[in-house]
Amino acid sequence: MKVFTAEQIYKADKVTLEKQQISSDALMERAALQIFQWMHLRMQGAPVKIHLFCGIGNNGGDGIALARHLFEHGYEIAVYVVKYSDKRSKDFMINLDRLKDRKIWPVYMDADTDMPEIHPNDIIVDAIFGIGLNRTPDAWVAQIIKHLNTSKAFILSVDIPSGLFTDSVPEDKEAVIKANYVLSFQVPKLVFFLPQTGIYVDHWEVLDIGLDTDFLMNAKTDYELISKNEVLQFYRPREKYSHKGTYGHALIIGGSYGKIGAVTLASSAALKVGSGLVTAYVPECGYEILQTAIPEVMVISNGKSNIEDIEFDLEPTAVGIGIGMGTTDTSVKALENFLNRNKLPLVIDADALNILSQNQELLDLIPEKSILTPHPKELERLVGKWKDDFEKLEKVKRFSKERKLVVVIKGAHTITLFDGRGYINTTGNPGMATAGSGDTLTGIITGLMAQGYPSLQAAIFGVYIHGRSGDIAIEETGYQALIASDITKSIGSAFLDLFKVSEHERSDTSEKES
Ligand SMILES: NC(=O)C1=CN([C@@H]2O[C@H](COP(=O)(O)OP(=O)(O)OC[C@H]3O[C@@H](n4cnc5c(N)ncnc54)[C@H](OP(=O)(O)O)[C@@H]3O)[C@@H](O)[C@H]2O)[C@@H](O)CC1
Ligand SMILES: [K+]
Repeated sequence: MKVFTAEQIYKADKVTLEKQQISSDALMERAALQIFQWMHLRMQGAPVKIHLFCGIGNNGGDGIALARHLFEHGYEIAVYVVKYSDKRSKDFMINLDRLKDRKIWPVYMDADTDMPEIHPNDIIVDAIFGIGLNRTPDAWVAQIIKHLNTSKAFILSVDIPSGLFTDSVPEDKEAVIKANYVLSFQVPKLVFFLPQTGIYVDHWEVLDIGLDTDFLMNAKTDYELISKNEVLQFYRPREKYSHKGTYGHALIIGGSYGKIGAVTLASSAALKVGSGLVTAYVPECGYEILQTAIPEVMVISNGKSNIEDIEFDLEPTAVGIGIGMGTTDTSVKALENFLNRNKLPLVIDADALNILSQNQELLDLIPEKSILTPHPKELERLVGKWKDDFEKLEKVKRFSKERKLVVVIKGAHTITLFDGRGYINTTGNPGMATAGSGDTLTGIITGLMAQGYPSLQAAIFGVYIHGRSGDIAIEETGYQALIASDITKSIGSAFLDLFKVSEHERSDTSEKES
C-alpha cells in the first residue's frame, strides 16, 4: 500500500472531484459516512456519550457532518467548535448549517471557554486539525488537546491525530492528540510509522472514500507499506524437480569467543527460510559448538578465538557477515582482505558495520546492492547524528542512494531504503527487542538471497517474515519470554501464514461473489 504525502492527497482530492464530477462537499459527505458506518457497526446504538471536537477547516467539516449522522441515528452527542481561526472552510460552513437545521447548537470554544467535562467512559471524536496543520497550535488549543488526552475517554481521530504534522516532528510534544484509533482517509500517513510520531497512534485503519483509482495507482510515492499482499508477489515456490543445489548456499561469517551464539542463530534462520545449504565460518572456538547445535550446518574455522582471515574454496550464493565478529585489528584486517577479494553482494551486520563506520574507506569495497542491517546506534556511527526521524530518513536515503546499498533501519516499523524509496514493514512486536533477534534477521535475509531473491526483495521479505514469525511466536510465549530462537522456530508458520486467507478477506470475497 502506497504512503502519500499531504500534497499528493490534496492532488488526489482535486483529480477525483474533476473526474467524478462531484462537489467537494459530496466527497466530505462520503468521508463522514464512512466514519459513521465504522462507528455504528461497532457501537450498535449504544447509549455512550460522544463528544465531537471540530476545527474550522475540512477536518472539522468531517466532524460536523459525522455529528449529523450520529444524531440522526439516535446517538447522544455534544459538538464543540474549536475556533482557532476565522477562516472557516466552505464545506465546514455547509455542514454547520445542516447541523443547525436539525436544531443542534455546537459549543464554540476559544481561549476563554471552560473545559467541558468528559467522563472516562465517553467517546471523543477528534476532528480539530487534519493534514492542513502547518504551524504549532496556539497555547489555548494545546490546552484543549491536553485536556482530551488526560480525560481517559476513548479517542477516535479523524484522518490524523490533531496536532500531528504530516512531514515533521511536533515542537510541543503535549500539543498532539494521543489517539486510540485513527481512521485515515484512503491512505496511511508516514508519521504513523516513525518512532517520534507513531507514539500518537495506537491503532489505525484506512477508510476508502473513493478517490480516483487511476491517480492512486499511478502516483509515485517515496514510501510503501509492506503487508502480506506486497510480499506474496515476491514469494518463490519450491519446484518439484529441484534439489538442494537449486536453493543456493548461504555462508554466515562471524563469531568470536563468547559470541558463537550469534552465528548459530543466524545459520539456523538461514536454513529455516529455505537456503539449500548453509556454511558457518567461525573461529576454532566455535567449531564444536556449531556442529553440535545444528547438524544441518557445515562449518569452516579460522583463527582461535577470533577470525584471523577469511578465505574459502566453496562458492556461496550469498554471504552474511559481521555478527559477533569483534572489532579488533585482526578482525578489521580480515574484513578488509575479504572485501578486496569479494564480488558477491553481502548482508552486513553488527561488528562489520562498526568496522565500516570506523574505517569509512572500506565502504568503497562493498558491492552495489549489498544489504546493511544496522540498529540505531550502528546507523548513527555510519551516517552521523540526526535531529529527528525525518532527517534520519533523508540522511540514510542519501547514503543508500550514493552507495547503491540497501539499508534496513531496524525499529518498531523497520524501514528498508533503496534507490530513494522506503518500504515500511508492518509485522513484529516489542517482544522482539531481545538478544539475538538481529542475528536471526541477518540469517533470514542471507538465506533468502542465497536462494536467488534479489537483494531488495530479500531485505523486504526477510524483514516481513522475521516480524511475522515473532508475532506468531508471542502467541505462545508472550512478549517477555520471547527469545530469538523462538522467532526461528516460527519461521515455518510465518511462511504458511502467507497463504492463509483472513476472515476479513474471506467475507470480502463472498460478498463480491454473492
Ligand atoms: N482527499 C481527502 O483525503 C479528503 C480530506 N478531507 C479532510 O480534509 C482535511 C484537510 O482539511 P484542510 O485542508 O481544510 O485542513 P485542516 O487540517 O482542517 O486545517 C484547516 C486550516 O487551519 C489552518 N491552520 C493550520 N495550522 C493551524 C494552527 N496551528 N492554528 C490555526 N490554524 C491553523 C490552515 O489554514 P491557514 O490558516 O494556514 O490558511 C488549515 O488550512 C483532511 O485531514 C480530511 O479530514 C475530507 O473532508 C474529504 C477528502
Ligand atoms: K484530526
